[in-house]
Amino acid sequence: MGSAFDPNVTVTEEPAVVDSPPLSNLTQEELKRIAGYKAVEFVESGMVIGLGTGSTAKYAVARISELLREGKLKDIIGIPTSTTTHEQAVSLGIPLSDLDSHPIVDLSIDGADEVDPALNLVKGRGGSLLREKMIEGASKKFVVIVDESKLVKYIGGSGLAVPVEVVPFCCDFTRGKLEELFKEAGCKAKLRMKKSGGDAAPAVTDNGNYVVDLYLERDIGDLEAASKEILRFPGVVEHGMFLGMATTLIVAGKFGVTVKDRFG
Ligand SMILES: O=C(CO)[C@H](O)[C@H](O)COP(=O)(O)O
Repeated sequence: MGSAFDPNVTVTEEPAVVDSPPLSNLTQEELKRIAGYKAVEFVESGMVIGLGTGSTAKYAVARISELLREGKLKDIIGIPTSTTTHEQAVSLGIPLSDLDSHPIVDLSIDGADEVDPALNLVKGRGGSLLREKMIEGASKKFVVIVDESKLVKYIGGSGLAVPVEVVPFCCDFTRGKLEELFKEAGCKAKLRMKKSGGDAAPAVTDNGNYVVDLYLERDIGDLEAASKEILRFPGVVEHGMFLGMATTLIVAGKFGVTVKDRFG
């Protein structure tokens, strides 16, 4: 594949019907790139854009910079959702700002760890959930980009965790409260540790906090109620369930690319 969005990929608008040509010969990485590039078709000159974090969002950020260089997009202002994305955007020459200067974001593009049939998301496997939620929550439009492995029947259904950002102070107390809250769903709550480095130490977010990962054996049911319960603990900063926030979902899978609009 070339660097441009593949014109042979079938794109369907709502209802999101999947059809040929099959993309079964493509790797997961290529599917992520296809989803990322497709999302950038929603970007227009003059927009303030929330720049997501992760291995899928990085393709959208790269595509925006490519179009800026080619003069096909002009006067874009990016608002990065993490220090990692900030570094990528700076290296690619994308003009940047923040929510203090630009409190209204035209469009955000970001990946997700899980997407349920109602377009509720789990985010934060990369640890950037707080800034992502602030920026994507301030966005008029929020386009979520995933490969088909992220689609789940219910939140927590992939076996991956629902992350919760917590303050470091007595984090094991908060971890225990969260595990107790979801005990009927067979919850195991684990403090996220750094993936590499010498001594075991908690992973630290861009905001200096820790992450507790909630592993659920069963559906927790009412997500809005669960959200309120989690946020009631004083040690909790934010959780990674993004409920009712996504306006558009782009899925790249072996059957093609689908675009599903929540309000379509
Ligand atoms: O929420 C995120 C980071 O906090 C990411 O968007 C999410 O983890 C998906 O990442 P990837 O596209 O690498 O699978």
